Amino acid sequence: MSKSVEQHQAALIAAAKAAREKAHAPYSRFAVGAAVLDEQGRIHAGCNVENAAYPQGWCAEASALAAMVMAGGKQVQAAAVYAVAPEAVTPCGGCRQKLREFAAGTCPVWAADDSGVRGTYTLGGLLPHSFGPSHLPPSTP
Ligand SMILES: O=c1ccn([C@H]2C[C@H](O)[C@@H](CO)O2)c(=O)[nH]1
Ligand SMILES: [Zn+2]
Repeated sequence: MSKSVEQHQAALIAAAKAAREKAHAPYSRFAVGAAVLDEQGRIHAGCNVENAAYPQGWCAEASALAAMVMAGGKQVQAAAVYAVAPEAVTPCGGCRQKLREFAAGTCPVWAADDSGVRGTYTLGGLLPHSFGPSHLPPSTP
């Protein structure tokens, strides 16, 4: 029997927490770590990477997804975001869409901080009625 997705929660959050330590966030000083669980049960993590040209920075979730793609991961089974803020930090709108490329609407998204799990969501709850590949016309070879 393989582990249920929920059984990966602690490891996913630990990976997101460790990734947050790598954040390059000298402008906002808001360090974020993210981790995704792929279809093989592997965890890929990333941090936010800011830039002096502010709009060129990117989010922790984007880093984690890039790591997954580079490792050959195809599907996100669960995601975790780790940040320290007055309220639970969920992925920004752009990252919800980025996650949606690789995850089902039922995919759990956990927000965590130093006190533990602060929020449990699904991607479909965070991004309802989303745009996806099925909206595109069939591609011609
Ligand atoms: O879910 C989130 C929210 C924000 N950020 C980053 C973007 C920017 O570097 C900083 C402040 O918005 O936090 C993330 O990485 N993930
Ligand atoms: Zn984002």
